Amino acid sequence: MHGSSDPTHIAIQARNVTLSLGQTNILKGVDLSIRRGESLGILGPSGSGKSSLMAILSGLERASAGEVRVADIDYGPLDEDGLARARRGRIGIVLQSFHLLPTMTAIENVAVPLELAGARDAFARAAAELEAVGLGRRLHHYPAQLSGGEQQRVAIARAVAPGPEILFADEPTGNLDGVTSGAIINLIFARQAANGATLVIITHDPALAERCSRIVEMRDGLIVAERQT
Ligand SMILES: Nc1ncnc2c1ncn2[C@@H]1O[C@H](COP(=O)(O)OP(=O)(O)OP(=O)(O)O)[C@@H](O)[C@H]1O
Repeated sequence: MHGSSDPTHIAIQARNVTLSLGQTNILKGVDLSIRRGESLGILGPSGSGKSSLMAILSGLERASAGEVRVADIDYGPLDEDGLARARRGRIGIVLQSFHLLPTMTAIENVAVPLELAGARDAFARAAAELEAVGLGRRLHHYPAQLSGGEQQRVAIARAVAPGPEILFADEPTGNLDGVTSGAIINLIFARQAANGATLVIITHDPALAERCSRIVEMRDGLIVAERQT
């Protein structure tokens, strides 16, 4: 086999993925194959299922049915602990609501997952990551003492710090002004290039979507269109 059909070139493979909560069918049979090193933008109206798909592909939530393989791991047989182990150090996730730990400072939020992934110099690396997102002067602030955009940048630093194989980001520039957003986009893509990482980004930001190598569009629980940029 060769090219994109070679399984060793595939970072993420979803086949006929469905998600139903009660009577509601949120995802209705999504097929998606993402190559290693690819950057994929996911577009679509509010409620079309973008965040739900990302939750399943990133291992935060289990599909109701269908097949999900990510970074050579079949999510099918894994329970929640198994999914958490599969994610650790290999998959970075930036969620819309940041999910920073409120009792930890910015630097602790970035350093603790690095320590869990086995890094020895976790605090020095965390400081460098926060510096890179422009938060060198906010290392010891708690999330509640930071603006929404600053919290978002901490979440981005935390996700990219372990050098994940795959980075998932839900509206990573949603709370940032144009200048900061441009800098963060550059940082994310520079990291991708340096690590050969795969990026999956939900965005309404045209500048960010155009930076991705491929864009898929969701509507009503399905992927309805795709194009190379
Ligand atoms: N826990 C839940 N219980 C019930 N319905 C849910 C749940 N989570 C999501 N949904 C529904 O699933 C649909 C898809 O939601 P999802 O958040 O995936 O959409 P989205 O495309 O990411 O939207 P947005 O752009 O507004 O973030 C929505 O109609 C939402 O109300």
